[in-house]
Amino acid sequence: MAHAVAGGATAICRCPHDPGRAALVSRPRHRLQVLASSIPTPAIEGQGVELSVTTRRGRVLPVLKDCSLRVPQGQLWMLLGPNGCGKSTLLKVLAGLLNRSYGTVYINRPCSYVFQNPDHQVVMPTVESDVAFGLGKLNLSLDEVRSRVSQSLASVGMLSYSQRPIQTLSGGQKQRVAIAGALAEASKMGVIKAVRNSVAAGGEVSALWVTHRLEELRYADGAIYMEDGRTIIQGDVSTISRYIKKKQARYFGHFEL
Ligand SMILES: Nc1ncnc2c1ncn2[C@@H]1O[C@H](COP(=O)(O)OP(=O)(O)OP(=O)(O)O)[C@@H](O)[C@H]1O
Repeated sequence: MAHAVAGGATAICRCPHDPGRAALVSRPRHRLQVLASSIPTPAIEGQGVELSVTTRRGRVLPVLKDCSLRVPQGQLWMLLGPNGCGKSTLLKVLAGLLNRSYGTVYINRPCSYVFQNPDHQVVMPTVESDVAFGLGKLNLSLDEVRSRVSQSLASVGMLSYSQRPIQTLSGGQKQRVAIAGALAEASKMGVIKAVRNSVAAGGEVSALWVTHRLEELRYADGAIYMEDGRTIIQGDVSTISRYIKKKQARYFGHFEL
């Protein structure tokens, strides 16, 4: 289940429209330590992040080679790039689920992650108990727990499934339950608004959303494009959109006879 606490949270969630994707959502709680320019204040920041893994055969494989990004507070940013370029790995590093080899990461804590495989995410027997699971550490009243669970389930269209055993759900439904869990933990309405509207209400919620879908860019304040373990370009949506379309055009043009 996701790891987040009340009062301020960071959550990583899979994009509900694209089951293979994940997103990082953060809600500020502590004053952020800012690396460079402090305007606008970053909610999520990575500088020169590298990560290598050692394969079973003992080969050291660089997965993240040089990743830098900055998501301003109160904004939704998208992380895009080809399959296997390192998007999920970068998110896991930002969430503290993987240790980077080099570089610096600043991010609001605490943090929550929705796994790519929903079977790794849901841990309790019923939908309702699973979504409530992560709230146990928050010292909430029973009414508050119930309210958060219903709101987050409603937000992902799963309220009518509250009492259903998890194992009877489809993969997509499990994913929605996993996202509801992260939403319930992260805040009452703020993150729900962030997920629904892609923009945080009152500048409190920030999100980094991993996707392959260019059409989702319209919900974003900005985007970062990655390739082969590196962040290549970060900027406003139209710039990144143009950049990706140009790349695609070049790629397809390559095959034109
Ligand atoms: N523990 C590991 N051992 C070996 N290779 C790994 C490991 N973790 C990640 N990789 C490799 O690193 C690359 C990046 O993986 P990652 O899942 O971050 O990519 P991605 O951009 O999210 O891909 P996709 O869009 O296809 O989901 C892939 O080639 C993956 O196989």
